[in-house]
Amino acid sequence: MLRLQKLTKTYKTGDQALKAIDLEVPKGQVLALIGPSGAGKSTMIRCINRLVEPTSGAVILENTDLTKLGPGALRRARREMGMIFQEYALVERLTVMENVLSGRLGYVGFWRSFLRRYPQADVDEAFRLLDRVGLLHMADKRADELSGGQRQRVGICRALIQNPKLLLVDEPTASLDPKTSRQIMRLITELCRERGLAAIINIHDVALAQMFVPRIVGLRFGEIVFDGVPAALTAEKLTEIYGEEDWEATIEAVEDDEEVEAAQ
Ligand SMILES: Nc1ncnc2c1ncn2[C@@H]1O[C@H](COP(=O)(O)OP(=O)(O)OP(=O)(O)O)[C@@H](O)[C@H]1O
Repeated sequence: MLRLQKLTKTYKTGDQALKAIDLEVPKGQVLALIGPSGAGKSTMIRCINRLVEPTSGAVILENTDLTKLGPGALRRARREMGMIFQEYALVERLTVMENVLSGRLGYVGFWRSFLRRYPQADVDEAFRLLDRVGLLHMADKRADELSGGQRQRVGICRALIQNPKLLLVDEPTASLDPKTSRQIMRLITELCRERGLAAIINIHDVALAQMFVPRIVGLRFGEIVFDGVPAALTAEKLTEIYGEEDWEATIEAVEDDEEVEAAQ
């Protein structure tokens, strides 16, 4: 359903963040994008929905090349792609319900959403989603009263109420403690399965990726250097992705995590 063809991004500074990336994501597949800082993970996620403009190559979402679309058509195409951010990007002074409903902006138009007149069907769906993520009782709370994990659940609902086919997820657990991180990854992957959604999850925590996601893509210096199942991610492969120095810390994290899980 998504195909990247020779996707390249060179920033004005001359940084070549993506070097002719080819990648195919079938319908309903969830994959994790791993790699060291600066490998190009965020750039890749953002080039897909053109928050960052690709320099060359194609982003084909269900037979449409998104790089060729004008502003109106791009806005419509973006409805198909829900985005979940590291920093949640909630509007602090709005309620949980209003934040979730803001995910319908691409459908209901600016004024209707500004006046907070959403169709009843959208409100019903927002309640259903909040119930699914365990936040029904928080619907009227202001966003700034929530914990990090609760905020991310609202972020997930806001992306899903768009009714997307693809989720683009950028470091969803970076600001969360280990236990909450696992809960959020479990929730995202379960929801994808329930809804037949494809997802690309940029995640720096290899252990979490291995625990929850069936396909892992490793980026290094803007190139794909690994693409396979979690079990194929051997010490050699991790060294290839991360370099000699820092993957050992990653392996330790996996072992620590298993111990924690076992102790619980
Ligand atoms: N707005 C920008 N302008 C110029 N260069 C940028 C910009 N954003 C990213 N880069 C560069 O592009 C490369 C890839 O960055 P990117 O943020 O995509 O990597 P990443 O793998 O997501 O890293 P991290 O895990 O640290 O977020 C880096 O060399 C970075 O310095």
